[in-house]
Amino acid sequence: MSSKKSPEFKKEEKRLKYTKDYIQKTLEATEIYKSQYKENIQEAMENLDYLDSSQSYISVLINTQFMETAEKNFKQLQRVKDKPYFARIDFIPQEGQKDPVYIGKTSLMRAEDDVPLIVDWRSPIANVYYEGRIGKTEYETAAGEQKGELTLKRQYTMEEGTLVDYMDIDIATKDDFLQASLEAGADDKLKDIASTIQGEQNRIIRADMKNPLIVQGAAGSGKTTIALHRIAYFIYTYEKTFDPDNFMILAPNNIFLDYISGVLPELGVEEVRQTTFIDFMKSLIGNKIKLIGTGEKLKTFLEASKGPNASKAPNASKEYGASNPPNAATAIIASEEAAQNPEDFDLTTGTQNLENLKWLLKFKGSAAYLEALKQYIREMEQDFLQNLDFTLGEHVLVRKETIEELILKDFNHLPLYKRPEELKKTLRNQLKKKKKEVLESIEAYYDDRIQGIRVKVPELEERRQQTLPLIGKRDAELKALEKEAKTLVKDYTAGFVKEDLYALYQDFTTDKIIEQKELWTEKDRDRQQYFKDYHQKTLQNKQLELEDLAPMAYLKKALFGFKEDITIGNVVIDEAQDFSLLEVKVLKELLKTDKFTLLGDLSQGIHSYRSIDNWSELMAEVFVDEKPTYMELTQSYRTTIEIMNLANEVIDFLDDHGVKKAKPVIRHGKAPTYQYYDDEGAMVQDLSEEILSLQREGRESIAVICKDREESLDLKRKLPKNLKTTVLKEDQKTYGSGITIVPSYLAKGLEFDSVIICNQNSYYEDNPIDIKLLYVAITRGMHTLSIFEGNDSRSLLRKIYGKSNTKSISA
Ligand SMILES: Nc1ncnc2c1ncn2[C@@H]1O[C@H](COP(=O)(O)OP(=O)(O)OP(=O)(O)O)[C@@H](O)[C@H]1O
Repeated sequence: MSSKKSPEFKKEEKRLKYTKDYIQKTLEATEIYKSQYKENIQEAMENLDYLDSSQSYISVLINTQFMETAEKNFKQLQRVKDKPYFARIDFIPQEGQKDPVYIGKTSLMRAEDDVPLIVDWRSPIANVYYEGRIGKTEYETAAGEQKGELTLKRQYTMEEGTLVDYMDIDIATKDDFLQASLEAGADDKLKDIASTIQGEQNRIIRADMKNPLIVQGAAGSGKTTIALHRIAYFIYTYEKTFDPDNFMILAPNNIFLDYISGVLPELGVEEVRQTTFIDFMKSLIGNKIKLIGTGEKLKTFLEASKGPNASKAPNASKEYGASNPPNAATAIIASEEAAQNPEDFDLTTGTQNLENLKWLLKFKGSAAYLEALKQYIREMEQDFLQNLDFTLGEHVLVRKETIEELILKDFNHLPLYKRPEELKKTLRNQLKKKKKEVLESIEAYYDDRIQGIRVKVPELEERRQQTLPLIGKRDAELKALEKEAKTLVKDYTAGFVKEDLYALYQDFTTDKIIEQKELWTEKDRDRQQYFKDYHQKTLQNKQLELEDLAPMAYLKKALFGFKEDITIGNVVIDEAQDFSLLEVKVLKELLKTDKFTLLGDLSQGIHSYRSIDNWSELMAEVFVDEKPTYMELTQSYRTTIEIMNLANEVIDFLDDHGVKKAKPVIRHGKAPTYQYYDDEGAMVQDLSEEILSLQREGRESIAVICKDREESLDLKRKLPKNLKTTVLKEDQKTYGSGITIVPSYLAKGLEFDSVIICNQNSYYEDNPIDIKLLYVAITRGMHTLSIFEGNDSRSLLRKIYGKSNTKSISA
């Protein structure tokens, strides 16, 4: 803590005042410029009709550009005017003198002498703030390495434009700024962390864009946050080469998009495209597609993973009359019944079917599946050919081999169904060139014969008798050819038959892939049949599943092409562990870019039955030639040590999956509490009281995480109405603060002040999916965690907490 009376504090106050005044002056000046540009544009528009229009047009363009820049600067300065900078470094270059560098969220140059008053956190010298320690250090610039000495690193606390405090950091100082920032409550939106970015995070934000970057980061390690900062960094650093709309963030769902929506404007980059994988694929394939069962698979596996007593467990949905989803026990019965009644056969239940389903989903996400699709497309290209010469009458104008070469090789860069259009041009040219020759040759042929008759037949009438039919034949033939020529190209190219996209994909999945011998072994007979039956069922009525989206988009591109060119050159994927290899590969091939930043956590891979379960496979199969950079984040910033310890105990139940455990930042809090109940009513009563007590403590965002949606809805019904709870839905676009009941699989990525885990009838058991779901649930809370559950020995938490029915685990 600095003394407010010290001369240094006064100096800092003076500096802050000076900067703020300068910002104010700049804002005022910008307002004037803005209205000037506006007037210029108006004037030029008025003149557009009668003065030299090109000059007016140029004036409109230039002034619009000026206007946009002024607008952008204005917005940025407005945003920072109460906190123009958050840190200062004093760096003495080897050759040169010490100049304090004030680091903020934007830069500001004093116009009179070009002295930087604020330096942007993304600038090269700001790297010293994030990485450098007091003493000798260096940083990279476009001109090379700058060596020097860092003599001061200072952080400021400001409130409403007033300097409250500053703190100098030396090697030994713990990061109080970070602590303070982590103590703050969870908003319903993610915040920027420019002032407290840590070294390991900084290296990811600034990692080279040339190679794909894969980040394995523990829960709460800042993956989402630094993904957004990385984009802001690139847009700033490569301002001239990259437009913000060249970037695309792929997030898991719309709730998540809403959650991150606040950060980019805060960082001064608004125009970045943010979407979900599903929406992006829909936009490519055509929005009319019917997507079925996105959450169903996880539910199927969750149900199937329930322990042997599952069917005996009290079931809330029974009590409330909701339909009771099948568990493993009922699934087996279902498959036995299905054997007698094949009509009702459900391809997602039954032990054997579940094994097959797991295999099928993994296969549909594999590079092998994409190869099979490519093979199908190659076969289609062959079938597309007509095997016919392009002829006028009997005259070959273009040989079929040449047409084949054109379609398969020369026009290979075009979607298959667009190639006939291109071929038309060649055929038209050839027709134009050769029609005359053909007609002349016919004329010559008949002329020869007529001439021969003239020579051979002396008698006039006889000669006329013989030549007239020939002339008639010649004229008729010429006329017929002229007529044929008129539609020749159109008729030929009409022979290239275009099929319906869905019909083709159905043909591929239910037929042609089965015929690809190299894919299957003798042992795969059952799987072949399963694959075929599965798709006959799922693809009915033009329906698709999540796993079909990327293959469909690929097929669409290969055959029809997309409506618009895609200009995205840089892709950032959050929660990348939920993607399949095929999906990343398809994105890479469709977007024709290898500039990918993939961030994920294998410990949270709740969809690993279909998705990436190790990063090395991704690197070896998708980024074969691109030398991807792999980085890890193990420090977790979100939760307290006590909560993270419990999460780590849970993840220990997984067989080693090659991921380092999260290390919490030193921040203590209350130990998580655990209690189990025989009486459901008493549990709900205690849970309501816990919510009220958290509210009294001032916890603004509280999540009650239930394992699935049924339990969430059931709990909402049981909780008192005055608590005003909402149940989070997958297709929800926004989510606010308050009490949110969250099905565990939707909790990924989100964070709350306090989390209550409630298991009435569905428990997290000792199997990989449940372990990961529980890990996700535990790691959502920043400050407190309380667990309420029924009395069931299958519960993994029961195993951890032992027999006593109330306990808290401390650090
Ligand atoms: N350097 C930092 N300074 C301050 N807060 C940070 C820092 N890094 C991360 N945080 C905070 O930690 C929390 C977790 O960050 P974030 O959600 O980005 O992590 P994540 O790795 O994506 O988490 P998960 O995988 O569990 O969803 C956020 O509240 C974020 O603001």
